[in-house]
Amino acid sequence: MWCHRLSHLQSKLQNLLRGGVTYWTFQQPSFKSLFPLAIQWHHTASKSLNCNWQQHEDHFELQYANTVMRFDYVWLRDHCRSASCYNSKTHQRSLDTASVDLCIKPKTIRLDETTLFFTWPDGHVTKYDLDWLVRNSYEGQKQKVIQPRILWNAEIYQQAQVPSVDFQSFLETNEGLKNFLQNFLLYGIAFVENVPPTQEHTEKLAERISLIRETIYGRMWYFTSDFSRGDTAYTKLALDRHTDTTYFQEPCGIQVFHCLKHEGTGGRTLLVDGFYAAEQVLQKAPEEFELLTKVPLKHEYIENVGEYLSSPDVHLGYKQLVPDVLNQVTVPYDVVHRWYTAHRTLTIELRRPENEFWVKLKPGRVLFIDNWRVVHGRESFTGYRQLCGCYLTRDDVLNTARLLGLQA
Ligand SMILES: C[N+](C)(C)CCCC[C@H](N)C(=O)O
Ligand SMILES: O=C(O)CCC(=O)C(=O)O
Ligand SMILES: [Fe+2]
Repeated sequence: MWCHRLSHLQSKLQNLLRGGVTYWTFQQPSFKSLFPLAIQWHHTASKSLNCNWQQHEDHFELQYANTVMRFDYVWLRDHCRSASCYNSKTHQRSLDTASVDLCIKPKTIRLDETTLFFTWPDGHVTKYDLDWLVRNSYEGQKQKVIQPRILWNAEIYQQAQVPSVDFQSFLETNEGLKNFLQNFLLYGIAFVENVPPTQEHTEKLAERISLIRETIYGRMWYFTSDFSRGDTAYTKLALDRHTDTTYFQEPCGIQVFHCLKHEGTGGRTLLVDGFYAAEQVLQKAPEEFELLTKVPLKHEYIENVGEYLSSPDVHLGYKQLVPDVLNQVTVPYDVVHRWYTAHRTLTIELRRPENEFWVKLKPGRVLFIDNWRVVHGRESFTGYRQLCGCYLTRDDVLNTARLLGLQA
Protein backbone atom coordinates (compact mmCIF):
# COMPACT_ATOMS: atom_id res chain seq x y z
CA MET A 1 0.00 0.00 0.00
CA TRP A 2 2.74 2.37 0.98
CA CYS A 3 4.59 2.00 -2.35
CA HIS A 4 1.32 2.61 -4.19
CA ARG A 5 0.91 5.90 -2.44
CA LEU A 6 4.47 6.94 -3.06
CA SER A 7 4.21 6.12 -6.78
CA HIS A 8 1.01 8.15 -6.84
CA LEU A 9 2.89 11.01 -5.23
CA GLN A 10 5.79 10.52 -7.63
CA SER A 11 3.55 10.68 -10.72
CA LYS A 12 2.07 13.92 -9.38
CA LEU A 13 5.51 15.42 -8.86
CA GLN A 14 6.63 14.29 -12.33
CA ASN A 15 3.51 15.72 -13.81
CA LEU A 16 4.19 19.01 -12.05
CA LEU A 17 7.84 19.09 -13.08
CA ARG A 18 6.94 18.22 -16.67
CA GLY A 19 5.23 21.54 -16.85
CA GLY A 20 1.85 19.96 -16.62
CA VAL A 21 -0.42 21.58 -14.17
CA THR A 22 -2.01 19.50 -11.59
CA TYR A 23 -4.38 19.87 -8.78
CA TRP A 24 -2.49 18.28 -6.01
CA THR A 25 -4.12 17.24 -2.87
CA PHE A 26 -3.33 14.52 -0.40
CA GLN A 27 -6.50 12.75 0.56
CA GLN A 28 -4.72 9.90 2.33
CA PRO A 29 -5.12 10.54 6.12
CA SER A 30 -1.65 9.02 6.74
CA PHE A 31 -0.09 11.83 4.73
CA LYS A 32 -1.72 14.49 6.87
CA SER A 33 1.13 14.68 9.33
CA LEU A 34 3.76 14.87 6.56
CA PHE A 35 2.31 17.46 4.23
CA PRO A 36 -0.08 20.40 4.39
CA LEU A 37 -3.67 19.26 3.92
CA ALA A 38 -4.09 20.38 0.33
CA ILE A 39 -1.77 22.03 -2.12
CA GLN A 40 -3.56 23.44 -5.12
CA TRP A 41 -1.91 24.68 -8.25
CA HIS A 42 -4.07 25.96 -11.01
CA HIS A 43 -3.37 27.81 -14.17
CA THR A 44 -4.89 31.25 -14.46
CA ALA A 45 -4.88 33.06 -17.72
CA SER A 46 -4.82 36.84 -17.84
CA LYS A 47 -7.15 38.23 -15.23
CA SER A 48 -9.31 39.89 -17.90
CA LEU A 49 -10.20 36.47 -19.30
CA ASN A 50 -11.00 35.13 -15.85
CA CYS A 51 -10.38 31.54 -16.84
CA ASN A 52 -9.05 28.93 -14.42
CA TRP A 53 -8.37 25.36 -15.26
CA GLN A 54 -7.00 22.34 -13.45
CA GLN A 55 -5.71 19.02 -14.73
CA HIS A 56 -7.12 16.36 -12.45
CA GLU A 57 -6.01 12.76 -12.47
CA ASP A 58 -9.12 11.63 -14.34
CA HIS A 59 -10.62 14.80 -15.82
CA PHE A 60 -10.02 18.37 -16.88
CA GLU A 61 -11.74 21.10 -14.86
CA LEU A 62 -12.40 24.46 -16.51
CA GLN A 63 -13.82 27.55 -14.86
CA TYR A 64 -14.89 30.13 -17.44
CA ALA A 65 -17.92 32.31 -18.25
CA ASN A 66 -19.29 31.75 -14.75
CA THR A 67 -19.45 28.04 -15.41
CA VAL A 68 -17.46 25.24 -13.79
CA MET A 69 -17.10 22.45 -16.34
CA ARG A 70 -15.56 18.99 -16.10
CA PHE A 71 -14.33 17.19 -19.20
CA ASP A 72 -13.30 13.59 -19.52
CA TYR A 73 -9.98 13.18 -21.34
CA VAL A 74 -11.40 10.62 -23.79
CA TRP A 75 -14.15 13.15 -24.59
CA LEU A 76 -11.55 15.87 -25.17
CA ARG A 77 -9.60 13.61 -27.54
CA ASP A 78 -12.73 12.33 -29.26
CA HIS A 79 -14.15 15.77 -30.03
CA CYS A 80 -10.96 16.98 -31.69
CA ARG A 81 -11.77 19.11 -34.73
CA SER A 82 -8.35 18.83 -36.41
CA ALA A 83 -8.26 18.06 -40.13
CA SER A 84 -7.29 14.45 -39.46
CA CYS A 85 -10.05 13.92 -36.87
CA TYR A 86 -13.03 15.79 -38.31
CA ASN A 87 -14.50 16.35 -41.77
CA SER A 88 -15.50 20.01 -41.71
CA LYS A 89 -17.38 19.64 -45.03
CA THR A 90 -19.74 16.99 -43.72
CA HIS A 91 -19.51 17.99 -40.05
CA GLN A 92 -18.73 14.36 -39.20
CA ARG A 93 -15.94 12.66 -37.27
CA SER A 94 -13.13 11.02 -39.17
CA LEU A 95 -11.57 9.83 -35.92
CA ASP A 96 -12.63 6.36 -34.82
CA THR A 97 -13.95 6.95 -31.30
CA ALA A 98 -13.23 3.32 -30.42
CA SER A 99 -9.53 3.88 -31.19
CA VAL A 100 -9.10 6.43 -28.39
CA ASP A 101 -7.17 4.98 -25.43
CA LEU A 102 -9.62 4.95 -22.52
CA CYS A 103 -6.75 5.85 -20.16
CA ILE A 104 -5.56 8.75 -22.28
CA LYS A 105 -4.30 11.89 -20.53
CA PRO A 106 -2.86 15.02 -22.09
CA LYS A 107 0.91 15.45 -21.83
CA THR A 108 0.60 19.22 -21.72
CA ILE A 109 -2.19 21.77 -21.66
CA ARG A 110 -1.71 25.41 -22.44
CA LEU A 111 -3.94 28.39 -22.94
CA ASP A 112 -3.22 30.93 -25.63
CA GLU A 113 -5.65 33.86 -25.71
CA THR A 114 -9.03 32.08 -25.74
CA THR A 115 -7.79 28.75 -27.08
CA LEU A 116 -6.80 25.71 -25.05
CA PHE A 117 -4.20 23.41 -26.58
CA PHE A 118 -4.03 19.77 -25.46
CA THR A 119 -0.97 17.78 -26.51
CA TRP A 120 -1.52 14.04 -26.31
CA PRO A 121 1.13 11.34 -25.67
CA ASP A 122 1.37 10.59 -29.44
CA GLY A 123 2.09 14.25 -30.10
CA HIS A 124 -1.35 14.98 -31.60
CA VAL A 125 -2.56 18.47 -30.66
CA THR A 126 -6.22 19.23 -30.04
CA LYS A 127 -7.32 22.81 -29.67
CA TYR A 128 -10.58 24.11 -28.23
CA ASP A 129 -12.00 27.59 -28.18
CA LEU A 130 -13.16 28.34 -24.64
CA ASP A 131 -16.63 29.43 -25.79
CA TRP A 132 -17.01 26.24 -27.79
CA LEU A 133 -16.24 24.23 -24.67
CA VAL A 134 -18.86 26.14 -22.67
CA ARG A 135 -21.48 25.63 -25.39
CA ASN A 136 -20.72 21.92 -25.67
CA SER A 137 -20.06 21.04 -22.05
CA TYR A 138 -22.64 19.16 -20.01
CA GLU A 139 -22.79 22.05 -17.57
CA GLY A 140 -23.19 24.60 -20.36
CA GLN A 141 -25.91 22.57 -22.12
CA LYS A 142 -27.76 22.08 -18.84
CA GLN A 143 -28.16 25.84 -18.46
CA LYS A 144 -29.44 26.24 -22.01
CA VAL A 145 -33.20 26.41 -22.33
CA ILE A 146 -33.92 23.60 -24.78
CA GLN A 147 -37.13 25.10 -26.04
CA PRO A 148 -39.04 27.82 -24.25
CA ARG A 149 -42.58 26.71 -23.42
CA ILE A 150 -45.50 28.45 -21.73
CA LEU A 151 -47.55 25.90 -19.81
CA TRP A 152 -51.19 26.88 -19.68
CA ASN A 153 -54.60 26.33 -18.21
CA ALA A 154 -57.63 27.86 -19.93
CA GLU A 155 -57.24 31.23 -18.25
CA ILE A 156 -53.53 31.54 -19.06
CA TYR A 157 -54.12 30.66 -22.68
CA GLN A 158 -57.11 32.96 -23.13
CA GLN A 159 -55.39 35.87 -21.39
CA ALA A 160 -52.33 35.38 -23.61
CA GLN A 161 -54.57 36.36 -26.54
CA VAL A 162 -52.28 34.46 -28.86
CA PRO A 163 -52.74 35.92 -32.33
CA SER A 164 -53.78 33.52 -35.07
CA VAL A 165 -51.91 33.78 -38.34
CA ASP A 166 -53.68 34.50 -41.61
CA PHE A 167 -53.55 31.87 -44.36
CA GLN A 168 -51.94 34.15 -46.96
CA SER A 169 -49.33 35.47 -44.55
CA PHE A 170 -48.58 31.91 -43.39
CA LEU A 171 -48.11 30.70 -46.94
CA GLU A 172 -46.36 33.68 -48.48
CA THR A 173 -44.17 35.23 -45.77
CA ASN A 174 -41.50 33.80 -43.51
CA GLU A 175 -42.67 36.29 -40.89
CA GLY A 176 -46.13 34.72 -40.87
CA LEU A 177 -44.74 31.20 -40.72
CA LYS A 178 -42.28 32.17 -38.00
CA ASN A 179 -44.97 33.81 -35.82
CA PHE A 180 -47.12 30.72 -36.20
CA LEU A 181 -44.29 28.37 -35.26
CA GLN A 182 -43.24 30.55 -32.33
CA ASN A 183 -46.75 30.28 -30.89
CA PHE A 184 -46.93 26.57 -31.67
CA LEU A 185 -43.65 25.87 -29.88
CA LEU A 186 -44.62 27.99 -26.88
CA TYR A 187 -48.16 26.70 -26.35
CA GLY A 188 -48.33 23.35 -28.15
CA ILE A 189 -51.31 24.58 -30.20
CA ALA A 190 -51.70 27.21 -32.90
CA PHE A 191 -54.35 28.34 -35.40
CA VAL A 192 -54.29 29.55 -38.99
CA GLU A 193 -57.31 31.62 -40.06
CA ASN A 194 -59.08 32.28 -43.38
CA VAL A 195 -58.05 28.97 -44.91
CA PRO A 196 -60.34 28.04 -47.83
CA PRO A 197 -62.38 25.09 -46.44
CA THR A 198 -61.04 22.39 -48.71
CA GLN A 199 -58.77 19.43 -48.17
CA GLU A 200 -56.42 20.74 -50.89
CA HIS A 201 -55.85 24.08 -49.14
CA THR A 202 -55.39 22.29 -45.82
CA GLU A 203 -52.78 20.08 -47.47
CA LYS A 204 -50.99 23.13 -48.90
CA LEU A 205 -50.91 24.64 -45.43
CA ALA A 206 -49.47 21.47 -43.89
CA GLU A 207 -46.80 21.11 -46.56
CA ARG A 208 -45.64 24.67 -45.89
CA ILE A 209 -44.49 23.54 -42.50
CA SER A 210 -43.44 19.91 -42.81
CA LEU A 211 -43.73 16.56 -44.53
CA ILE A 212 -47.13 14.95 -44.15
CA ARG A 213 -46.88 11.63 -42.33
CA GLU A 214 -48.81 8.84 -44.02
CA THR A 215 -50.40 6.41 -41.55
CA ILE A 216 -53.01 3.66 -41.49
CA TYR A 217 -55.53 6.49 -41.85
CA GLY A 218 -54.02 7.69 -45.12
CA ARG A 219 -52.00 10.81 -45.94
CA MET A 220 -54.61 13.59 -45.78
CA TRP A 221 -57.58 12.19 -43.94
CA TYR A 222 -61.18 13.29 -44.09
CA PHE A 223 -63.83 11.93 -41.80
CA THR A 224 -67.45 12.21 -40.81
CA SER A 225 -69.62 10.16 -38.48
CA ASP A 226 -70.18 7.42 -41.03
CA PHE A 227 -68.30 4.79 -39.01
CA SER A 228 -66.25 4.10 -42.13
CA ARG A 229 -63.47 3.09 -39.77
CA GLY A 230 -63.87 1.03 -36.61
CA ASP A 231 -63.10 4.00 -34.43
CA THR A 232 -65.14 6.26 -32.16
CA ALA A 233 -63.80 9.29 -34.03
CA TYR A 234 -66.01 8.21 -36.95
CA THR A 235 -69.17 8.52 -34.83
CA LYS A 236 -71.14 11.36 -33.22
CA LEU A 237 -70.05 10.28 -29.76
CA ALA A 238 -67.98 12.40 -27.39
CA LEU A 239 -64.25 11.62 -27.19
CA ASP A 240 -62.50 12.11 -23.88
CA ARG A 241 -59.13 13.85 -23.86
CA HIS A 242 -56.36 11.81 -25.46
CA THR A 243 -53.39 11.89 -27.78
CA ASP A 244 -53.47 9.96 -31.03
CA THR A 245 -51.45 6.97 -32.27
CA THR A 246 -49.98 6.02 -28.89
CA TYR A 247 -49.88 2.49 -30.33
CA PHE A 248 -47.17 3.55 -32.84
CA GLN A 249 -43.52 3.16 -31.87
CA GLU A 250 -43.27 6.86 -32.62
CA PRO A 251 -46.65 8.48 -31.98
CA CYS A 252 -47.42 11.22 -34.49
CA GLY A 253 -45.82 14.47 -33.41
CA ILE A 254 -48.29 16.98 -34.82
CA GLN A 255 -51.98 16.68 -35.67
CA VAL A 256 -53.83 19.06 -37.98
CA PHE A 257 -57.63 19.51 -37.86
CA HIS A 258 -59.80 21.52 -40.24
CA CYS A 259 -63.58 21.37 -39.81
CA LEU A 260 -64.89 21.77 -43.37
CA LYS A 261 -68.57 21.68 -42.50
CA HIS A 262 -70.87 21.17 -39.53
CA GLU A 263 -74.63 21.56 -39.71
CA GLY A 264 -75.77 20.65 -36.23
CA THR A 265 -75.03 21.25 -32.56
CA GLY A 266 -72.16 20.38 -30.23
CA GLY A 267 -68.91 19.05 -31.67
CA ARG A 268 -66.63 21.50 -29.85
CA THR A 269 -62.97 20.54 -29.59
CA LEU A 270 -61.40 20.13 -26.15
CA LEU A 271 -57.72 21.01 -25.61
CA VAL A 272 -55.73 20.53 -22.40
CA ASP A 273 -52.01 21.23 -21.95
CA GLY A 274 -50.67 17.84 -20.84
CA PHE A 275 -47.41 19.43 -19.72
CA TYR A 276 -49.28 21.84 -17.43
CA ALA A 277 -51.11 18.86 -15.89
CA ALA A 278 -47.88 16.87 -15.62
CA GLU A 279 -46.20 19.82 -13.90
CA GLN A 280 -49.00 19.78 -11.29
CA VAL A 281 -48.35 16.06 -10.71
CA LEU A 282 -44.62 16.71 -10.43
CA GLN A 283 -45.23 19.38 -7.78
CA LYS A 284 -47.81 17.38 -5.83
CA ALA A 285 -46.50 13.81 -6.16
CA PRO A 286 -43.00 13.66 -7.69
CA GLU A 287 -42.71 9.91 -7.12
CA GLU A 288 -45.95 9.36 -9.06
CA PHE A 289 -44.64 11.58 -11.85
CA GLU A 290 -41.47 9.51 -11.91
CA LEU A 291 -43.45 6.27 -12.10
CA LEU A 292 -45.53 7.50 -15.04
CA THR A 293 -42.39 8.38 -16.97
CA LYS A 294 -40.80 5.00 -16.31
CA VAL A 295 -43.49 2.35 -16.70
CA PRO A 296 -43.69 0.96 -20.25
CA LEU A 297 -47.27 0.28 -21.34
CA LYS A 298 -48.57 -1.87 -24.13
CA HIS A 299 -51.03 -0.03 -26.36
CA GLU A 300 -53.17 -1.72 -28.96
CA TYR A 301 -55.42 -0.50 -31.69
CA ILE A 302 -57.88 -3.13 -32.86
CA GLU A 303 -60.02 -2.22 -35.84
CA ASN A 304 -62.50 -4.22 -37.91
CA VAL A 305 -59.76 -4.52 -40.50
CA GLY A 306 -57.21 -6.14 -38.22
CA GLU A 307 -55.02 -5.53 -35.18
CA TYR A 308 -52.40 -2.91 -34.65
CA LEU A 309 -50.22 -3.79 -31.71
CA SER A 310 -47.23 -2.03 -30.30
CA SER A 311 -44.61 -3.57 -28.05
CA PRO A 312 -44.57 -2.45 -24.41
CA ASP A 313 -42.34 0.54 -24.42
CA VAL A 314 -42.26 3.80 -22.55
CA HIS A 315 -44.79 5.54 -24.68
CA LEU A 316 -45.50 9.13 -25.31
CA GLY A 317 -49.07 9.90 -24.88
CA TYR A 318 -52.13 9.63 -22.80
CA LYS A 319 -55.06 7.32 -23.27
CA GLN A 320 -57.98 6.76 -21.07
CA LEU A 321 -57.93 3.37 -19.35
CA VAL A 322 -60.52 2.03 -21.74
CA PRO A 323 -60.04 -1.33 -23.47
CA ASP A 324 -59.90 0.12 -26.96
CA VAL A 325 -56.33 1.34 -26.75
CA LEU A 326 -54.55 0.82 -23.46
CA ASN A 327 -55.26 -2.88 -23.51
CA GLN A 328 -53.42 -3.85 -20.35
CA VAL A 329 -51.16 -2.36 -17.79
CA THR A 330 -48.43 -4.96 -18.27
CA VAL A 331 -46.36 -4.28 -15.20
CA PRO A 332 -45.24 -6.38 -12.23
CA TYR A 333 -47.93 -6.87 -9.59
CA ASP A 334 -46.26 -4.63 -7.01
CA VAL A 335 -46.20 -1.74 -9.49
CA VAL A 336 -49.75 -1.99 -10.84
CA HIS A 337 -51.55 -0.28 -7.97
CA ARG A 338 -48.98 2.48 -7.73
CA TRP A 339 -49.34 3.00 -11.47
CA TYR A 340 -53.14 3.29 -11.26
CA THR A 341 -52.76 5.76 -8.39
CA ALA A 342 -50.31 7.87 -10.40
CA HIS A 343 -52.49 7.65 -13.53
CA ARG A 344 -55.46 8.81 -11.45
CA THR A 345 -53.50 11.82 -10.17
CA LEU A 346 -52.67 12.81 -13.74
CA THR A 347 -56.24 12.22 -14.92
CA ILE A 348 -57.58 14.45 -12.14
CA GLU A 349 -55.31 17.26 -13.34
CA LEU A 350 -56.21 16.69 -16.99
CA ARG A 351 -59.92 16.81 -16.08
CA ARG A 352 -59.88 19.97 -14.01
CA PRO A 353 -62.41 22.30 -15.69
CA GLU A 354 -59.99 25.21 -15.30
CA ASN A 355 -57.52 23.33 -17.47
CA GLU A 356 -59.98 22.76 -20.29
CA PHE A 357 -59.85 25.05 -23.33
CA TRP A 358 -62.88 24.50 -25.54
CA VAL A 359 -63.00 25.80 -29.11
CA LYS A 360 -65.51 25.29 -31.90
CA LEU A 361 -63.59 24.57 -35.08
CA LYS A 362 -65.22 26.44 -37.92
CA PRO A 363 -64.49 26.18 -41.66
CA GLY A 364 -61.44 28.32 -42.40
CA ARG A 365 -59.85 27.90 -38.97
CA VAL A 366 -57.12 25.23 -38.96
CA LEU A 367 -55.80 23.86 -35.67
CA PHE A 368 -52.30 22.42 -35.24
CA ILE A 369 -51.74 20.33 -32.08
CA ASP A 370 -48.47 19.08 -30.56
CA ASN A 371 -49.66 15.49 -30.12
CA TRP A 372 -46.78 14.75 -27.71
CA ARG A 373 -47.90 17.49 -25.33
CA VAL A 374 -51.53 18.62 -25.72
CA VAL A 375 -54.43 16.19 -25.34
CA HIS A 376 -57.51 16.74 -27.47
CA GLY A 377 -61.10 15.57 -27.26
CA ARG A 378 -64.52 16.28 -28.68
CA GLU A 379 -68.00 17.01 -27.52
CA SER A 380 -70.72 14.76 -28.94
CA PHE A 381 -72.63 16.41 -31.77
CA THR A 382 -75.67 16.21 -33.98
CA GLY A 383 -75.98 16.61 -37.69
CA TYR A 384 -73.44 16.40 -40.51
CA ARG A 385 -69.86 17.19 -39.46
CA GLN A 386 -66.92 16.88 -41.82
CA LEU A 387 -63.29 17.21 -40.72
CA CYS A 388 -60.08 16.84 -42.67
CA GLY A 389 -56.50 16.96 -41.56
CA CYS A 390 -53.25 15.04 -41.32
CA TYR A 391 -50.35 14.09 -39.09
CA LEU A 392 -47.01 15.84 -39.57
CA THR A 393 -43.50 14.51 -39.03
CA ARG A 394 -42.28 16.17 -35.87
CA ASP A 395 -38.62 16.50 -36.85
CA ASP A 396 -39.52 18.42 -39.99
CA VAL A 397 -41.68 20.87 -38.08
CA LEU A 398 -38.84 21.47 -35.62
CA ASN A 399 -36.37 21.78 -38.50
CA THR A 400 -38.54 24.39 -40.22
CA ALA A 401 -38.62 26.30 -36.93
CA ARG A 402 -34.83 26.13 -36.54
CA LEU A 403 -34.29 27.28 -40.12
CA LEU A 404 -36.35 30.35 -39.21
CA GLY A 405 -34.07 31.00 -36.22
CA LEU A 406 -36.38 29.67 -33.52
CA GLN A 407 -35.15 27.59 -30.57
CA ALA A 408 -36.71 24.19 -31.11
C1 LIG B 1 -59.48 10.69 -37.91
N1 LIG B 1 -58.09 10.55 -37.44
C2 LIG B 1 -57.30 9.98 -38.49
C3 LIG B 1 -57.57 11.85 -37.04
C4 LIG B 1 -58.05 9.79 -36.19
C5 LIG B 1 -58.41 8.35 -36.35
C6 LIG B 1 -58.50 7.67 -35.01
C7 LIG B 1 -57.30 7.88 -34.13
C8 LIG B 1 -57.28 6.96 -32.93
N2 LIG B 1 -58.55 7.06 -32.19
C9 LIG B 1 -56.15 7.33 -32.01
O1 LIG B 1 -56.39 7.72 -30.89
O2 LIG B 1 -55.00 7.26 -32.42
O1 LIG C 1 -63.73 14.84 -34.29
C1 LIG C 1 -62.88 15.53 -33.68
O2 LIG C 1 -63.04 16.72 -33.41
C2 LIG C 1 -61.56 14.86 -33.25
C3 LIG C 1 -61.62 13.36 -33.27
C4 LIG C 1 -60.27 12.83 -32.84
O3 LIG C 1 -59.86 12.86 -31.72
C5 LIG C 1 -59.38 12.37 -33.87
O4 LIG C 1 -59.86 12.25 -34.99
O5 LIG C 1 -58.21 12.11 -33.52
FE1 LIG D 1 -57.87 12.04 -31.62
